[in-house]
Amino acid sequence: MSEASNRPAPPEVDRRAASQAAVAARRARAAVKAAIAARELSPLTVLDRATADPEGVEGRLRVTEFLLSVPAIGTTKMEEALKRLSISPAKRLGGLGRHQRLRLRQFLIERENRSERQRNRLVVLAGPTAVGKGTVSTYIRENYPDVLLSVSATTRKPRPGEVDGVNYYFVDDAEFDRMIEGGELLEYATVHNAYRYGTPRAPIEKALAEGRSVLLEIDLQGARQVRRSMPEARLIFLLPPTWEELVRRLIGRGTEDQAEQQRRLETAKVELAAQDEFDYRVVNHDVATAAREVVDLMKVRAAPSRP
Ligand SMILES: Nc1ncnc2c1ncn2[C@@H]1O[C@H](COP(=O)(O)OP(=O)(O)OP(=O)(O)O)[C@@H](O)[C@H]1O
Ligand SMILES: Nc1nc2c(ncn2[C@@H]2O[C@H](COP(=O)(O)O)[C@@H](O)[C@H]2O)c(=O)[nH]1
Repeated sequence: MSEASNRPAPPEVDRRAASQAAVAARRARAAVKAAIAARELSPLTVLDRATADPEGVEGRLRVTEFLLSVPAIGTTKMEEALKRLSISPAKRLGGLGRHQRLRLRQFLIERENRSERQRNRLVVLAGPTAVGKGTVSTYIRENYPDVLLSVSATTRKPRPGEVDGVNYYFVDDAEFDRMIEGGELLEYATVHNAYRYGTPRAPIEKALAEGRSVLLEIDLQGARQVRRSMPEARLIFLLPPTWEELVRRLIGRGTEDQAEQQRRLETAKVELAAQDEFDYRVVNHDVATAAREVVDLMKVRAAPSRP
């Protein structure tokens, strides 16, 4: 018989206290992992805490669960990383050797630098007709100067008040064809079965190279094309508070005749059904709030408030 089984069972209160402590420790570790996943806590801070206190909450985290809580690290990446860093999956953060810890640290720093460079630079704002994409985008252009609002080319005619080069580049079909053939468009589509719209590539590439954030206000087909060609882009779907409000906004805008309104509402149903393809959804109850939510997702600074 083993020595352990000879020992008298611990009193009931001790067992209960031990099990309560285990539950509390598990909860504390889960909270740390959730904070890393929500980007509220840097993985580097967690690693530093584990080093300072190997028996503390962070030190007791298994290296596998730690890595899996880092955004964009899944099982495959985690396993590859551990192999590359020569760290056993059985290890806890507090039990890493000095060299293992330094290698893990370097790995996390490189990841952070990489995601910093790529962070939320290209953002697509899509949504059904008349939800307020144009209104919200204009608000962002006027209040958040760090964001470049892409100006699309279109074959539709200008509405009263629209300015060439500001709202759109208004071009004819031949010019639009030329832009496609010249590879000048990042994406393009025929929208509402009517006119063609496309995003000029050059200004976007220039802005991204300069480290500026870029906002594209385009339709669902265009959003899908951007997702394919630039998977790092963040896709936001703007929603109306209700379907009735969407219809009210479309009719209230008064820029389309009844047939065109009908056509746009048909497209709207298709677009609403695709909202789950997007990374985020923002409800446009109020323009300033919706704009702030969009820029929060881009992480850019606001313009200094005007006197
Ligand atoms: N939060 C809001 N509350 C009330 N009205 C709004 C709001 N946002 C936009 N609107 C109004 O709704 C109408 C449609 O807005 P807008 O033209 O910006 O829509 P859109 O999504 O760009 O449409 P489309 O895709 O057809 O170009 C406009 O009259 C605008 O003033
Ligand atoms: N795929 C693209 N869609 C675009 C682009 N620019 C605008 N749009 C979308 O077209 C509709 C209609 O716009 P409107 O100004 O005629 O009301 C709207 O949904 C826009 O988002 C583009 O470059 N590519």
